[in-house]
Amino acid sequence: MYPVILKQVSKHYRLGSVDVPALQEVNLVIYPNRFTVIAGQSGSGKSTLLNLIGCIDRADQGDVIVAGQYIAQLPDDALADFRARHLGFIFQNFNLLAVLSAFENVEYPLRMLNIPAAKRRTRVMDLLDAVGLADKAHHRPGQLSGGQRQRVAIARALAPAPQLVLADEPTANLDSQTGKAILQLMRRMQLEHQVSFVFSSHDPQVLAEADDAVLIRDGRIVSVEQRDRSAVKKQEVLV
Ligand SMILES: Nc1ncnc2c1ncn2[C@@H]1O[C@H](COP(=O)(O)OP(=O)(O)OP(=O)(O)O)[C@@H](O)[C@H]1O
Repeated sequence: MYPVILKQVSKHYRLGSVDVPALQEVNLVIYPNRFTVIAGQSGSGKSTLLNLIGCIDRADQGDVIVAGQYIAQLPDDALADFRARHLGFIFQNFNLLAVLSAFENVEYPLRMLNIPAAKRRTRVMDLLDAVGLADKAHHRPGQLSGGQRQRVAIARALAPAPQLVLADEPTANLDSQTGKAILQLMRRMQLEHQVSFVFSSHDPQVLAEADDAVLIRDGRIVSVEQRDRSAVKKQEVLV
C-alpha cells in the first residue's frame, strides 16, 4: 500500500476576473491504513483538497501522487479508470442511484470494472452483510433511512477493494446517534479491509476518531496531529 503524497500543491479558482487561491503550496503525506480527518472552517479548502486526493480535480501546480501514480501524468480517460480501481467515495448526501436497489447500487462499480456476475454477487452480499443490510438488499434508497443509505454508500465505496476511501462530511446529514453509528462502522470497515479513510469534517465526533488530524486554514495546512491509536485498534480488532 502506498501513501498519498502532495508536494507543493496549489489550486486556484477563477470567479469572473477574481482569482481565488483555494490551496497554497500544500505538502502532505496521508499514510496507508489510517483514519485521516481534514478539519477546518468553511471555505478553508477541505473539499478542494479532498477533490485533488480523490483525483476528481487536478492541481494547478505541484505533484499529487496516489497509489504510486503521479496524477498529472494520466489523461482524463485513464484518470477515470484509475479512480474506479483505486478509490471509493462516500458523500454527505449519499449519492445513491434512486432507481437501483441497495444490491444494485453496491454492484454498480463492479459492473463498471467488468467483474463477472457470480463474483459480483458474492462481493455485494458480503458487503451488505458487513454493513448490516443483507435483509434490505432489494430495497431502493427511497425505502431506506438516512443511516441505512449511508451504510449502502459505505458498502459501495468498498466494493472495488480500493486503496483509499474518501468521504466529504459523511455524517453531516445524519442525527448525532446515527452519525456515531456510521462513524463506528467506517472505523470497523477501515480496520477489516485494511484501507485508508480520508474525511473532511466539521464534526467533533469524527475528529476525535482520527488517527491523523490535518488542520487547514486559508488553503494552507497549519498542523498535522498523528495519534498513536494502536492500543485502541488492538481492542477493536479483538472484539
Ligand atoms: N468552483 C469554485 N469557483 C470559485 N471558487 C471556489 C470554487 N470552489 C471553491 N471555491 C473557493 O475556494 C475556497 C475553498 O473552498 P472549499 O470548498 O475547498 O472549502 P471547504 O473548506 O470545503 O468549505 P466548506 O466547509 O464550506 O465546504 C473558498 O474560498 C471557496 O469560496
